[in-house]
Amino acid sequence: MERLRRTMMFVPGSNASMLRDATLYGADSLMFDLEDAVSLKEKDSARLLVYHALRTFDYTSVETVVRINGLDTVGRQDVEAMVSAGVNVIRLPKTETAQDIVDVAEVITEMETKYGIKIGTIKMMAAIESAEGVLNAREIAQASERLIGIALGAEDYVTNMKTHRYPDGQELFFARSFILHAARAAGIAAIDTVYSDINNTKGFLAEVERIKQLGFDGKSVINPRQIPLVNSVYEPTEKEIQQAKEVIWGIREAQAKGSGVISVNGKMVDKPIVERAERVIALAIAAKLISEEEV
Ligand SMILES: CC(=O)SCCNC(=O)CCNC(=O)[C@H](O)C(C)(C)COP(=O)(O)OP(=O)(O)OC[C@H]1O[C@@H](n2cnc3c(N)ncnc32)[C@H](O)[C@@H]1OP(=O)(O)O
Ligand SMILES: O=C([O-])CC(=O)C(=O)O
Ligand SMILES: [Mg+2]
Repeated sequence: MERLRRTMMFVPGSNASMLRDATLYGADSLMFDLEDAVSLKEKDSARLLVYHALRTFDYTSVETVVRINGLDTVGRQDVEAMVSAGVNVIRLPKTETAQDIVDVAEVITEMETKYGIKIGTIKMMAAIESAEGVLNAREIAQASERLIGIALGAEDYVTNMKTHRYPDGQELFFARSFILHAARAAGIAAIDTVYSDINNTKGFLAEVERIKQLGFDGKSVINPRQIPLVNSVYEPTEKEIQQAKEVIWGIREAQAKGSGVISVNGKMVDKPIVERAERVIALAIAAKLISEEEV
């Protein structure tokens, strides 16, 4: 089954206790940050800390991601340390072009070879955080076999666009839509950006509803309190689960008889509807509303 990424939580790479406890909160992925949450003075110590955390703590229940610095600064050292520590995914921030991804993918290949890791094991994500990046999102999303997803980085993006974030999110509509299309065309995940006002539950929930409606797989979060809120929005209703089960059971029966299309409760069911039903079931299992054996 496809990995769910409802919540990808940023954890500052310079904070040892946060690194230690980060698995407790139930995020689908943890994104240890070596970039903007870490001051220039702490770049080396944070890299060392995240390296040791990955080698020491048990992160097997989550996907581990590290947000590296660009190759124009200390990115190469970041890639070497994280590949050798066995991270799952390297996230490149501020991706402007497909070439940025190709360049980092090459360094990953070099390091996988150096550390005896099978080439292609370490995956990548691209964060898109500027007008140039958005306009190149289609090529970026197709730049490497390693890519598992692209994400919007809206704080940098709105700065580049000479605006700021508004409650209704209109300023992000084009970037979100374009990034989503680029991701879907490439068959990879689309992850929405962080919401910095951690005490504004109402505003946060409205934003999660909006990005779920558009089609995002999930959202980057910055605080554990945001995790159950995202999950509550992505949790299917009882009615949706029942319908999804009927679709899956119905199509199984039809396939056994050699047919690809059936009708369930008077509605036609074919491949795209089955695909949506499978996602509802995956979300219901993740939310512990049903068990795998039930379907
Ligand atoms: C624009 C960008 O680049 S965004 C990405 C970079 N930014 C980040 O990574 C910031 C991540 N978030 C944080 O550092 C913090 O949530 C802050 C600074 C925003 C707020 O911190 P706090 O005021 O301590 O939050 P809060 O009181 O809700 O914390 C509750 C608990 O969760 C822990 N916690 C908070 N945020 C995180 C996190 N992101 N990862 C892991 N643990 C966390 C705290 O350590 C605290 O643990 P404790 O109860 O054992 O002491
Ligand atoms: O990627 C994110 O959501 C956080 C970030 O760096 C930004 O918004 O600029
Ligand atoms: Mg940013």
